[in-house]
Amino acid sequence: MAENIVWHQHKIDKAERAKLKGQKPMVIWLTGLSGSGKSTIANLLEQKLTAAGKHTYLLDGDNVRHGLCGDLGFSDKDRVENIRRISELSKLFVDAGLIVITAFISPFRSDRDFCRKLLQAGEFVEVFVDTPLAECEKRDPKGLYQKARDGQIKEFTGIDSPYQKPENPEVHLPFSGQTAAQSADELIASLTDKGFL
Ligand SMILES: Nc1ncnc2c1ncn2[C@@H]1O[C@H](COP(=O)(O)OS(=O)(=O)O)[C@@H](OP(=O)(O)O)[C@H]1O
Ligand SMILES: Nc1ncnc2c1ncn2[C@@H]1O[C@H](COP(=O)(O)OP(=O)(O)O)[C@@H](O)[C@H]1O
Repeated sequence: MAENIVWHQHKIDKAERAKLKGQKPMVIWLTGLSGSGKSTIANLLEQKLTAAGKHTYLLDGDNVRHGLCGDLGFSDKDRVENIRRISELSKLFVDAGLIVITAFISPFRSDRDFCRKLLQAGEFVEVFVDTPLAECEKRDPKGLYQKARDGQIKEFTGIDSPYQKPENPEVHLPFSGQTAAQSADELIASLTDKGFL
């Protein structure tokens, strides 16, 4: 823990930056198994929000693990640290006035709740991309499930590493054969209905 650190209150704050952008800053936190569609839906969501004049930033598991979290693996401990860093980063981006979209497996409830608690009420929107393991495994877009089944990847989520489903997400996207575009539309409609957008 750092000592002798004093918080600086800046003259320009989140409310002022949000006003300038004409939007409500928040984190739209997509969680779900690998292959559930988080990245695909997050990209579609970001395109739609950008077209509507919103200023967004998409944080994606694979990309962040190339840089900020490049030193982390997939043990429980490393996943906790991964989500802790993403949560702190998301909070800074929300402070900058952005609508942050995140696409991490984020398998542990307590880590997602950590991010929720870092933010103010209404700023954390949990979206459960609820695609069953069998469907994710059928899609297997990166061939990782096959590798996990073959024992080439250890601690793979859903196979030999746990995924704790959200109990009360702001938005639930169960898979019932719809396309990714339909899921993105459903998400936007739900965010609008619930007053987040
Ligand atoms: N062991 C294991 N378990 C799960 N996922 C694995 C693993 N090894 C590599 N990958 C790839 O890493 C992506 C998940 O990274 P995340 O940062 O989202 O994971 S976590 O939130 O820290 O659990 C995940 O990307 P997505 O498929 O986009 O979810 C995988 O491509
Ligand atoms: N309804 C759907 N929603 C999202 N992705 C879908 C859907 N149907 C098929 N897919 C495909 O499933 C794969 C999901 O991969 P991805 O978006 O990378 O998931 P994740 O980020 O959760 O690992 C993509 O290849 C996508 O085209």
